[in-house]
Amino acid sequence: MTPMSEGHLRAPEPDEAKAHLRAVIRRERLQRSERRRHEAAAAFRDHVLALPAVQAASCVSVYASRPHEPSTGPLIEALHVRGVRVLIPLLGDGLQRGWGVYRGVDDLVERAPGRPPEPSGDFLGSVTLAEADVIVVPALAVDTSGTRLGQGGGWYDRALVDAKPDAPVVALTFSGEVRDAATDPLPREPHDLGVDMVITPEGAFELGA
Ligand SMILES: Nc1nc2c(c(=O)[nH]1)N(C=O)[C@@H](CNc1ccc(C(=O)N[C@@H](CCC(=O)O)C(=O)O)cc1)CN2
Ligand SMILES: Nc1ncnc2c1ncn2[C@@H]1O[C@H](COP(=O)(O)OP(=O)(O)OP(=O)(O)O)[C@@H](O)[C@H]1O
Repeated sequence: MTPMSEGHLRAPEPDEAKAHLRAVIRRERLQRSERRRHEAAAAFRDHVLALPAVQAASCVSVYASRPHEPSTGPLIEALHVRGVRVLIPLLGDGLQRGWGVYRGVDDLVERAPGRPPEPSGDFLGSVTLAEADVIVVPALAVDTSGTRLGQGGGWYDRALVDAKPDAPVVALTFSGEVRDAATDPLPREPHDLGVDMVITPEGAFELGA
């Protein structure tokens, strides 16, 4: 056997490394109790609402969380009560990217098992994201350089192309999911778009250079 042969010792490709990390983090997320997820949801709400960019915003895009993701229900409702227009991802045929306007908690419905909840109103096209002053995205992990690990569909990497250039992109993660880019960088591929900030239950942290 030579070291250069069939390479079972080679470094994993970024997509393989991502798949492994996703499996580990999803498993960890399943351990978190309902009570802790509930407490985290209130903290996410409070930290996001305190951001100056959010205080000045008239339109904010927020994902509608699935059960083990950082919970956005209280945040979405609080923005709505403030009179902020909230844009929520809508998946069209073939996971086509679009947006719906939040109209109240009863209007957010899971259309199929495992799918994120969606509002019932009109399907607004992908360019609608340009109306958002702040964009809150899901992440399984981020690193301090702003690299984001998502669910692996590439949905947000494609959607964010339509964002207003100066709209901050804010990821929500649990506390142990922020990594030091100097010692523990996330795998990054050329299409990966960075995020500007991460909110954990502990607070808000600026990312990037
Ligand atoms: N809450 C939330 N919304 C989001 C994202 C996300 O990560 N979280 N996305 C981030 O990119 C985009 C789309 N994400 C999707 C997530 C799952 C499926 C999906 O097809 N799920 C499977 C069930 C999987 C399961 O059981 O866990 C299915 O419907 O068959 C599609 C899109 C936009 N909206
Ligand atoms: N802008 C893009 N154009 C073409 N393909 C892309 C683009 N962004 C991502 N993809 C493809 O989508 C797949 C998943 O990408 P990636 O692993 O970066 O997803 P993710 O950012 O973790 O997921 P998500 O944004 O859905 O949470 C990859 O196969 C990638 O090649």
